[in-house]
This record gives sequence, C-alpha cells and structure tokens, in this order.
Amino acid sequence: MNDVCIVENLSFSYSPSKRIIDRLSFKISNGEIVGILGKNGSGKTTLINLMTGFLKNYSGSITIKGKDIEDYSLKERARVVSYIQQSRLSIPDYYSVEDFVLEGRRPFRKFGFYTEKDYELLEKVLEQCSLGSYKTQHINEISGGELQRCVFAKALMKQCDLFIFDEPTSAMDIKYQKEFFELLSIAKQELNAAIVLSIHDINLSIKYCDRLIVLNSGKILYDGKSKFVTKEILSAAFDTLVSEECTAPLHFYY
Ligand SMILES: Nc1ncnc2c1ncn2[C@@H]1O[C@H](COP(=O)(O)OP(=O)(O)OP(=O)(O)O)[C@@H](O)[C@H]1O
Repeated sequence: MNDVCIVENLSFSYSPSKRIIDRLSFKISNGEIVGILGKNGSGKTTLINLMTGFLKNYSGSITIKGKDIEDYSLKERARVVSYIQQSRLSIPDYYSVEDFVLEGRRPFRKFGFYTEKDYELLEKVLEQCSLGSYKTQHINEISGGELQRCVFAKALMKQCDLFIFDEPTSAMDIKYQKEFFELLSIAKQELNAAIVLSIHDINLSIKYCDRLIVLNSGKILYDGKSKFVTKEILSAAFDTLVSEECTAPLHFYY
C-alpha cells in the first residue's frame, strides 16, 4: 500500500490560548476508507481544512503524494485532491447536471477547453453514479440526495486517488447514506483511492469505513480498524455512554 497522505506532528490553534489540533501523526494509504470521528468541536473539520491546504500557520507537516502541501499551487492541489466541503454549494441556476459534473475536469483543462476524453469520462461517471437519465436536467430541479450524487460524480471526474469529505452524509437519509457509501466503493475499487471523511454517525462509520481515527480535543484517541473500536473508546470520545449496539455487527440495521 502506498501512503497518499502523511501527517506528522501536526498542531494548530485559531488563537494562542487553545490548541485545536494537538500533535497528530498518521498516514493514509491507497485503497482505504478512513473515518474521522469525534464529538462536536473535537477538531474534525479543522483537521480536514488543514489536510486540504485551506488552513495555514500550523506546525508539523502534511505531505500529499510525496510533496509537502505548501509546495502545491492551488491548481496542482485541485488535481491531486478531490475535496467536498461541509458548506452549502452555490451553483449557477443555469447549470444542467452534466455541466456541473463536467466542472470536475476544470483543473485539467488546456487553454480553457475540455477534451473528447473529458466528455467520454463524463458519460461513464454519470452512468456509474446513476445520473445518466438526469444529465440534461436543471441542477436546481433535482432532490437533495440526487444533488449529493452529482457532487460526488464531480469529485470522481478528477480521477485522483485522494478524496476528502467533510461530513458528507449529514444531510442524507438512510437510503442516500447507503448509496453514498456504495459510490465511495467505486472510487476505492476503480481508482484504488484513499478516502478520508469526517463523520458523526458511529454506526455508519463502523459499517463502511475500513479504519477510524477518533479525535478527542484535537488528540488521537484511537487509530485502527473500525471493527476493533470499543464502546469504552467511543464513550470517552463522545463524553457519554455509547451502548453495545453501536459497536456490534450492524448488518441488521441496514
Ligand atoms: N474559524 C474559527 N475560529 C476560531 N475557532 C474556531 C474556528 N473554527 C472552529 N473553531 C473552534 O475549533 C474547535 C474545533 O472545531 P471543528 O469545527 O474543527 O470541530 P468539529 O469536530 O468539526 O465539530 P462539529 O462536529 O461540530 O462539526 C471548536 O472549539 C471550534 O469552536
């Protein structure tokens, strides 16, 4: 397995009085889905914003595909990391589904033009994400779950092997959550991608992530296979008693 992302001794504060990320070290490899779990305010979004290069003034290092994140230009970084933010999207009204998804190739355009290969890839990705029949539909005429699929399809258009998502499933109902993780397995299998996502739902994270990094006050409380995380660790992370069902095999829930 290759290490796509290496985080070493990473610390970060918004203000001098409080360390939000506290000396974290871990590696993310190709072909694994890694869930970042922790209670509100534990530092998940901050960590993701550091890993995607949106926050500066940290100590330690973040290496993406063998290169320090500081040494990437914005465009280069956009080519190697597919990132989906927590905030709401602003999409021009006139976009169709295919316009929106095609935008995923924007960092690769030459002289402002998409290539024939980009259009071939668009067809393939729309099919993979079950969006073929929607492609000419207006982006603001589709449901929230369908839009989420479009967002994922756009990320997939980069064909890169590092995907980073900030709470991608928070607004989805159970059906779309399931579908989302099925889509993730396309990236994992086809691109041997490393996928990092912050997540609140303990059950989902244990079921679908290969590995969990559990944060508590910016420190790593657990980093290991999701199936081995214990209710004691989760109870400590969430400051509340986490019941047995959360760590039991979950196939009967889904
Ligand atoms: N821009 C900011 N300026 C100052 N403090 C911030 C800022 N963003 C976040 N924080 C603080 O940093 C801490 C970690 O926040 P962060 O958003 O990373 O946590 P989180 O685990 O993603 O939380 P949630 O689950 O609620 O999304 C919190 O105490 C938060 O108040």
